[in-house]
Order: sequence, then structure tokens, then C-alpha cells
Amino acid sequence: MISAYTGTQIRAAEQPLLAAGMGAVLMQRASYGLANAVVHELRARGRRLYGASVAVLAGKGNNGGDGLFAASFLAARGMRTTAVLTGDAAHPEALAAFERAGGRVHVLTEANAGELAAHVAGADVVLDAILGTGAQGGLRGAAAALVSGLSNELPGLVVACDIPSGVDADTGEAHAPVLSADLTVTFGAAKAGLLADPGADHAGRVQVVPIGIEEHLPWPSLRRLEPADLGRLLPRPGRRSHKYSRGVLGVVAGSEDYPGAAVLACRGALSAGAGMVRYLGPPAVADLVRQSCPEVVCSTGSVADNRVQAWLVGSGMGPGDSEQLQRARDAVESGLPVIADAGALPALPDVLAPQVVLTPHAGELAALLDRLGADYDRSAVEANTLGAVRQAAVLTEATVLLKGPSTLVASPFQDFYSQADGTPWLATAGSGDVLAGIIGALLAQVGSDVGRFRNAGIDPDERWAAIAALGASLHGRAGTAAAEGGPFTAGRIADAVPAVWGRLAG
Ligand SMILES: NC(=O)C1=CN([C@@H]2O[C@H](COP(=O)(O)OP(=O)(O)OC[C@H]3O[C@@H](n4cnc5c(N)ncnc54)[C@H](OP(=O)(O)O)[C@@H]3O)[C@@H](O)[C@H]2O)[C@@H](O)CC1
Ligand SMILES: Nc1ncnc2c1ncn2[C@@H]1O[C@H](COP(=O)(O)OP(=O)(O)O)[C@@H](O)[C@H]1O
Ligand SMILES: [K+]
Repeated sequence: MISAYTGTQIRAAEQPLLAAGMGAVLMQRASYGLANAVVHELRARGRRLYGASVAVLAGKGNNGGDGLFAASFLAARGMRTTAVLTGDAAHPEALAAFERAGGRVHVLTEANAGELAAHVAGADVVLDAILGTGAQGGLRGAAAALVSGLSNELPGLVVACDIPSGVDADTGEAHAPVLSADLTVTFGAAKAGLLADPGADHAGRVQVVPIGIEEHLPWPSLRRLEPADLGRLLPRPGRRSHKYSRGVLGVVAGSEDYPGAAVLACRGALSAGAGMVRYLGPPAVADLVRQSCPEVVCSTGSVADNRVQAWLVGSGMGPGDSEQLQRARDAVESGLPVIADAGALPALPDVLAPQVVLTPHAGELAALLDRLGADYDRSAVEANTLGAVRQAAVLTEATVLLKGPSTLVASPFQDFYSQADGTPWLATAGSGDVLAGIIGALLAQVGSDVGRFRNAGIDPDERWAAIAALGASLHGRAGTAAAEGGPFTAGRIADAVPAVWGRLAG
């Protein structure tokens, strides 16, 4: 499990060590780790170290100090180093070390920003050490002009020191201009803002350098399930299992306008281990489901007549589908775990419960928040995904999963997960229906298995968020497997799930 923290949490964890006079030691560990990460990355790219040029953009605080010390280590490996000081001062010891190591220093002004941008753009390595966890807002003045003058497609390797300058370490909000990094080397532990969009868009690959604060870290503000966690959480049938004990999912999805959503949701559920899938919906849609997935048991009955362990509601349903929407409300009222997608989102009561998992994309989340009186539109959700998903979970008291390049999950108790295991090829019609089916199948199988979560270090009350994150990860990994570097259609995601599951659980 990757644990991520707010900037404030990290700074609090540093305090006992700073109080013990270890500030300089922490900075040495951080900057040495940063320099080593640059060396490894250059080698991995087949690039020569000796004679390569490094430009460090150094702010006036400790983040700039890390960058200058790191550049001094790189100078000792034979790299040519230049510093652009973006503030009215620089970390004194780090600047002295940088100069001792032979580095050239430029002081940035409004007048020379363009010229220095051209110089920086030609460097083999650009270290962004302008702002770290002490930042208030984004880059200002000449530093903003310098970064605006740099293309986001620099030929050299761009490495962010701790966090890309201008990205909020707590939320992932990005205050333009931000220099997008290929690699972010972050100190002590991952910052939440590196794992939530748009921060994650700018961070590139994230590498954590331990600096000795680990034992002082509190409960993480956000987590990411990794393969070992997924393997532990995925269920395996026992010798005496039967289809009912493995978990039955009821699916209320699709409409005469969107019958395919029902098929894709069922395919997702079947691929993700449900013992049985029962479909409820209009006869024409049920016929299509029967033809496409003969394993599914279809009926036109009511929610109350069908014994299941969890419900999936809403994929491919519209505001006019009154009978289906009534079934969706009945499923929520049953108190069973429910995944509520797409057309169900506007039709459910405002206040729900943790075992109800809502799966909006950014537009649907904006509409949901708007209905609940919070002032969001789609672009506001995209600018602060973590804040938006947090607020939706608070207002609805449900578990909320926001789909996107990084999928975020918030529990109403303020536990957060971020999964980014997919590929942009997943942005294909019907992909969300398959995700709903996968999460539904997982809810049916492990929703009542409290011990499984406790053993994996997850508070059982927070298991709904973990199940949603597990489903998002399976879906992302299946998409990545299906892509093979090229496009695929949504059904192929479902086809890829069993092998991905097998590798994780094996
Ligand atoms: N603590 C430790 O022991 C360790 C810390 N470590 C490192 O320290 C980093 C945190 O360092 P930090 O606290 O000095 O803050 P930092 O992010 O460099 O920036 C604040 C400075 O910038 C200024 N400033 C603020 N906002 C601004 C803006 N929008 N635009 C322009 N300027 C702005 C502000 O000045 P002010 O505006 O207040 O005059 C202040 O001087 C952390 O990310 C990690 O890299 C590691 O070495 C491990 C050990
Ligand atoms: N750029 C991307 N990178 C990775 N995953 C993505 C990207 N865009 C979308 N996805 C994933 O694809 C799925 C799309 O779901 P959704 O928007 O509901 O699609 P649809 O309504 O067409 O089924 C989500 O799981 C989302 O996380
Ligand atoms: K930085």
C-alpha cells in the first residue's frame, strides 16, 4: 500500500527531528536521494552523466536548498551545473556548496526571464526546486514568467524536487504555470497532491526518498492499493463454495435506448467472479442480455423478489426509465451494498449510506454536487478532484468514486484511495459500465467479509471504499492488459479481467 500525506502532515512529522537539530541531516538525505534518482534515470535512458548539463531552478526556501545540494552532488559526478535563483535569497549553505562544486549562478529578474528560459530549455536535466511544501499558491512574478517561457515538451529530463512547483501538496490543485515533470522525487513519503489530478498529471513518475521521518507519520490522508494488497483482497472460492455462497449480484441497468450498457455491466460482473448475475430490466434488454451472456439469469420482476448479496444500478438508464429507476431506489432501500452509476445518480435520495458506492465521472459529480447545493461545475471538479470527491462523500454519506486518469475514492468517514493503474485507451464508450459490473461483483463477493479487510490493515467500516478502489484497479489493469499498445472496445476489458485477477491472486 502506498500511503500519502498532506504537506502539513509531513511538516509535522519532521518537527521532532528538526527539534533534535537534525534539519541539515534531513536535507542531506533528501538532496542525496534526489541526485541519485537523477543518475538512475539518466542511466535508464542510456544517457551519459559526464559532461551532461543540469539547470536547477532554486527558490528561496528549503526546496531550493534541496535542489542546490542535489546539483552539487551531480557536479561531483562530472555534470555541468547552472542555478537560476528565483527568489530574493537562496538557502545559504546549499548555495555555498553549489558554488564550491563549480556551479554557475544566475539571479532571475523580469528582464532576463526570457533569456534564462532559453538556457534552461537546452539543459539535459532541469531540476524544479522553486516551491515545495511551504508554498502559498502558485509561482509569481519572474518565476512564473520563466516557467511560462518553458515548453511542456522540453527535450531534457525534468525532475521535480518534492513536488512540481505550483502543485498543492494537500489537494493536487495546480496553480498555473506548472512545469510538468517526467519524475517527481518526493521526500519522507508521497504527498496526497501527487496522486490526485491535476497534480498527478504534472508529477510524472513518483519516487519516494526515505529521510527518517517515517515513524512520526500519522494515519495517511490518502492510500493506493498495490499488487500485494490486491492479491490479499481478491477472494478465492473454497472447496465447499457454491454459486450462491460466492455472491450473487443483481443488475438493474440498460434501457431500450442503451441496451448495451446492461450487457457490458453483466460482462464486467461475470468476469470479476460473481457466483451468479441476475438481470432485471425491460424485456427487450433482457433478451439482448440472454443472447450476449447466457450465464445471466434474467427476469422482469421486482427487487424484493430477487435474493442477491449486492445490487448494481443505473448504467445505461435515463430520466424517463421510471420502472428501472424505481428498482434502483428499491435496491438502495434494501440496505444491501449497491453500486450506483450514471442514470441512477440523479434519481437517488440525497442522503445515502457508506455501503452505497456512487461512480460518477467529473461531469456527473459536478451535477450531483450542484444538486446538493455545492458550487461546482465540471471544470471545478477537474481542478480539485480530491476536494470534490471529499465533499460529495460528506454530503451524500455514501462512498464516492470519481472516474478519470487517477480514480479517486472517498468514504463518508474521510478515508481516500487513488488508483492509477489504467491507460488512456480506457476512455472508450462502455468502459464505465464494465467498471460498474466489476465493482458490483466484488461487493457481492466480499462485502460482508469483514475479516478479509481487517487482515489487510483496512478498517472494516471503510471496506466499501477499499472494494471500490480494488475494482478500479482491476479495471485499470485489465484495460492496460487489453490495450497491448493500441485501442480496444469496452468488452475486451471484461475479457482481460480473469487473467489479471489470476496473476494478482496467484
Ligand atoms: N523541513 C525540513 O527539515 C525539510 C524540508 N525539506 C524540503 O523543504 C521544503 C519545504 O521548505 P520550506 O518550508 O522552506 O518551503 P518552500 O516550499 O521551499 O517554499 C517556501 C519559500 O518560498 C516562498 N514562497 C512561498 N510561496 C511562494 C510563492 N507562491 N511564490 C514565490 N515564493 C513563495 C516563501 O517565502 P515568503 O513568500 O514567505 O517570503 C518561502 O521562503 C520541502 O518541500 C522539501 O523540499 C527537505 O529538505 C527535508 C527536510
Ligand atoms: N485518460 C484516462 N486514463 C485512464 N483511465 C481513464 C481515462 N479516461 C477514462 N478512464 C477510465 O475509463 C472509464 C470511463 O468511464 P465512463 O466515463 O463512465 O465511460 P462510459 O460512460 O463511456 O462507460 C473510467 O473507469 C475511467 O477511470
Ligand atoms: K519543487
